[in-house]
Amino acid sequence: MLRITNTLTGKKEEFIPITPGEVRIYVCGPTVYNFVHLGNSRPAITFDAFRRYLEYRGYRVILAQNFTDIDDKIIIKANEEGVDALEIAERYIVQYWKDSLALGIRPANFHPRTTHFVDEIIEFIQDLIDKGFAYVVDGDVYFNVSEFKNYGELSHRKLEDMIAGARIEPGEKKKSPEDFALWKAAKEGEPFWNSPWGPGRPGWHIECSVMSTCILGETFDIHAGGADLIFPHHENEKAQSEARHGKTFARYWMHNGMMRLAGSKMSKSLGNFITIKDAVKKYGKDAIRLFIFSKHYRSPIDYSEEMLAENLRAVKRVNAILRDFEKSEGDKPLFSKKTPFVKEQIERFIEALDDDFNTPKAVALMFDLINKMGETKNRNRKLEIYHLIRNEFGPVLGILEKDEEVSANIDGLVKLLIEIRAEFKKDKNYEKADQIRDRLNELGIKLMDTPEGTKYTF
Ligand SMILES: Nc1ncnc2c1ncn2[C@@H]1O[C@H](COP(=O)(O)OP(=O)(O)OP(=O)(O)O)[C@@H](O)[C@H]1O
Ligand SMILES: [Zn+2]
Repeated sequence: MLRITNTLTGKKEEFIPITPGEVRIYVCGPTVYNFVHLGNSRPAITFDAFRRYLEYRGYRVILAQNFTDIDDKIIIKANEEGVDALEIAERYIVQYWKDSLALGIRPANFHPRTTHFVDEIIEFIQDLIDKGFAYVVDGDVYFNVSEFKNYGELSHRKLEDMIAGARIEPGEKKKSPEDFALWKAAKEGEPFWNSPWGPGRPGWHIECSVMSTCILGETFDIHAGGADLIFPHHENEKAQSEARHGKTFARYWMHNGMMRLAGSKMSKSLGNFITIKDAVKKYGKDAIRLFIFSKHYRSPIDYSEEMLAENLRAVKRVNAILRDFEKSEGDKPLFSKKTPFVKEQIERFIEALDDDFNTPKAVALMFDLINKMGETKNRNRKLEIYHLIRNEFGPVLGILEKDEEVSANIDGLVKLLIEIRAEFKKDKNYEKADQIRDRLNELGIKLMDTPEGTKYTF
């Protein structure tokens, strides 16, 4: 029985989908005004693996993740560079795809963009106005929080406390400090769309309510994202959607804890971030994924170069064991899921992940098995473990998968470059020989000249 912690109730609950066998999930995606960072990769990797796990458990998963492609931060960046806001968004969406591919994140079924849903957003806001939940002031539209009785239910806050803590920013024309913008009238030089309230653009929260309900329905199974989004973003999404449709918006809310760097949330706006590009170059996707899975998704995780380096060493060690086995035994199809040993391991894996997606426990099981594989002399047991890691558990977490063809090609190419380098050295062209060594080194492939010839590691 799959159980997940639902932020709405604060409890670990049995997961029961609306439609048997099918799970509809919405994950808040990035605001595209800069490179995505390792902190952003936490929800991406976590919910990618969670989706794979649901599929492993037999569900058909429908996953939507948005791109916020219009926002104050995008407009500021565009003005700094003197380019169109959409050009900024486009640039970082392309970068997002490169990074996700490098991290082994499967594309969602839907990747909606805010600017493609402006008509639907206007329609949604108009309906909120008609139903008495929103009001217009000089071309801005605000959600009237006091009209929605369950406001604060998700973030477990009281409206009185929120009113005391909130303030009206200069330029905002809302009636009450806790109200929030659904539509912002365009200021001089800002991109805008025409609307019944004049030229303007959507506020921050409305887009997710619109895209999620348009794609997944007025009520769907799981809404996910980082815990930093619980308030105000998710609280507001929930209020808008439930006010409009008069029914539950998302049944389960899952939130990942923050990745911290030097004690603070890793964040684009604070500037304390490591880009995915740099991290992948240094540690590779499996070490990063393992690092993320090493902590329960709800707990905070501290960025640690030592931990990433340790995970990289572990990945290399495990891959070496698996590759050695492939070479010596071949990938023989003698695997049966019905043997008591294999059945027991699968049960343990499911037990760990069924328990609020406990990846540290699942990963520990995988490493236990690898150690057993090294210790045992039993060929059949080795084969069973080999298959459990490579073909059963690895693909669920998106790690340690077999990429034989690619690595065989890389082996061949590195050997070819070593031969060419040896010829340069023979001709005393040390400059070119060093160039080959240095370029390979930059790619993470280290050459070592030994009395037995040149060896390499990567
Ligand atoms: N440090 C972090 N750890 C874990 N998840 C994060 C972290 N920072 C952002 N996220 C998550 O990444 C996703 C994309 O968020 P977003 O684009 O707003 O990034 P951000 O870096 O927080 O931006 P900003 O710096 O402007 O707040 C969201 O689900 C968000 O909760
Ligand atoms: Zn959102």
